[in-house]
Amino acid sequence: MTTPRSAQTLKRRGLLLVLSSPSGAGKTTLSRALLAEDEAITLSVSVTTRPPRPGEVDGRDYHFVDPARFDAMAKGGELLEWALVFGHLYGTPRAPVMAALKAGRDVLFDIDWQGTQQLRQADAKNDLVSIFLLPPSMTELARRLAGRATDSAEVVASRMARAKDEISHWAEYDHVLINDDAAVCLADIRAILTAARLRRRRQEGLVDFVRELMKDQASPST
Ligand SMILES: Nc1nc2c(ncn2[C@@H]2O[C@H](COP(=O)(O)OP(=O)(O)O)[C@@H](O)[C@H]2O)c(=O)[nH]1
Ligand SMILES: Nc1ncnc2c1ncn2[C@@H]1O[C@H](COP(=O)(O)OP(=O)(O)O)[C@@H](O)[C@H]1O
Repeated sequence: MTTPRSAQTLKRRGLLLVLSSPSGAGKTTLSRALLAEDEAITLSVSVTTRPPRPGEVDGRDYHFVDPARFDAMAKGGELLEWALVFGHLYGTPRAPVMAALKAGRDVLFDIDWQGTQQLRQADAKNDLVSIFLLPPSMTELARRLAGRATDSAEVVASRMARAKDEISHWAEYDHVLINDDAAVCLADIRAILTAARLRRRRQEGLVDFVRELMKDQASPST
């Protein structure tokens, strides 16, 4: 059986999909679900000076580095953006992102509002699609942070204290979703991604397709 032709199967430029939210609203959960079902998108694995949480794997969840290494990467221009969040440094390694985009793949970023602002200034700004996730309520956010059970009560409290600051940046994003039911939210993210992929200016393969279409002599089979 052959795959039916659709604009989705044509050659196109990769895009940058950013997910931001207050800590605990569900970025990691939704990112993992999206990555598991969509082979055309790659996660940008950040470097951080934060210690690993139980269950986190170096190179999969983050590249865990010490402050000296982080500093060297930032000074050496190896980071596309970086920021200080909750007292730790976080940054996006430049090379893997550039390689993925060049190969026509999309890249998913789980980064905060400071990093998103920096990406808006970068060369790839025209290929940036940003989504902000809101929790259904602050009570539910606190419940999710506590329920994750990977952080101390002190860390949970400091993340709750920062939540309203992060939320205050919601209007800077292209799309804003409420992550109440994760399945509904994931479907919305997929819809945004599909629409962004189908934008005409991203469809490099369309020019050739339309040229061939115009040359085609219709031969109706009766
Ligand atoms: N600017 C920037 N922020 C990042 C990066 N990686 C992670 N973050 C953000 O740092 C914050 C803390 O992340 P993390 O420690 O994993 O906690 P979590 O959001 O509670 O899971 C979140 O808002 C992340 O989106 C990065 O490379 N750059
Ligand atoms: N829609 C949802 N409904 C209920 N619990 C959720 C939902 N989305 C995420 N969670 C749970 O909330 C906690 C925090 O989610 P996580 O994805 O780690 O958030 P973030 O990466 O934004 O800090 C996790 O225990 C996760 O299983």
